[in-house]
Amino acid sequence: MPLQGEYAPSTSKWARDQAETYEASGGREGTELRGRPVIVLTTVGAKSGKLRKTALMRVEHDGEYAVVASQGGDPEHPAWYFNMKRQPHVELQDGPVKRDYLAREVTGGEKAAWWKRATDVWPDYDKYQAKTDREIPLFVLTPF
Ligand SMILES: C[C@H](OP(=O)(O)OC[C@@H](O)[C@@H](O)[C@@H](O)Cn1c2nc(=O)[nH]c(=O)c-2cc2ccc(O)cc21)C(=O)N[C@@H](CCC(=O)N[C@@H](CCC(=O)O)C(=O)O)C(=O)O
Repeated sequence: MPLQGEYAPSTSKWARDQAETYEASGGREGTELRGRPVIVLTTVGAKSGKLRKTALMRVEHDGEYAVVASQGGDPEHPAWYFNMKRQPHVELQDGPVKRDYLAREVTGGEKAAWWKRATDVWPDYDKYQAKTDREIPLFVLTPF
């Protein structure tokens, strides 16, 4: 059952532009960042209840995806982290395909396995983690 609600654009222009181009083109444009694959995550705003669309690196394995709340190694979690903690039902668009997923934050060995998959796609995640005392969260999204 797709998420319902009013879309509220991100206040980050570069990310907003990428998410909107991606979605408006049916997943044909805006699908990369520096030649690496990107997906668009839709979450329900934890305070606004509005739909938030966030471009993130594509980390996929056996039909599940990981999303990394790195925000470039900033000291704070990105807002979409709080959205997903409050409402784990999210949508993820990968190219032309948009599906419903249940998001769960992972730790320990499971996180380590997915972190390796994530840095295979985007090595800079290791640099972001080295830059901050904040433990960068990783969520696994399972289709339902
Ligand atoms: C800029 C900010 O967005 P954010 O949710 O903090 O996310 C910051 C970034 O993670 C986001 O811009 C990402 O798209 C950046 N980004 C990546 N960010 C990452 O963290 N990881 C990535 O792998 C990543 C890849 C990526 C690839 C392409 C691209 O264009 C951008 C990429 C924002 O829009 N803030 C809004 C609020 C957003 C929001 O969800 N608010 C909630 C409340 C949230 C709360 O409770 O605090 C609500 O609506 O209720 C505002 O300030 O008004």
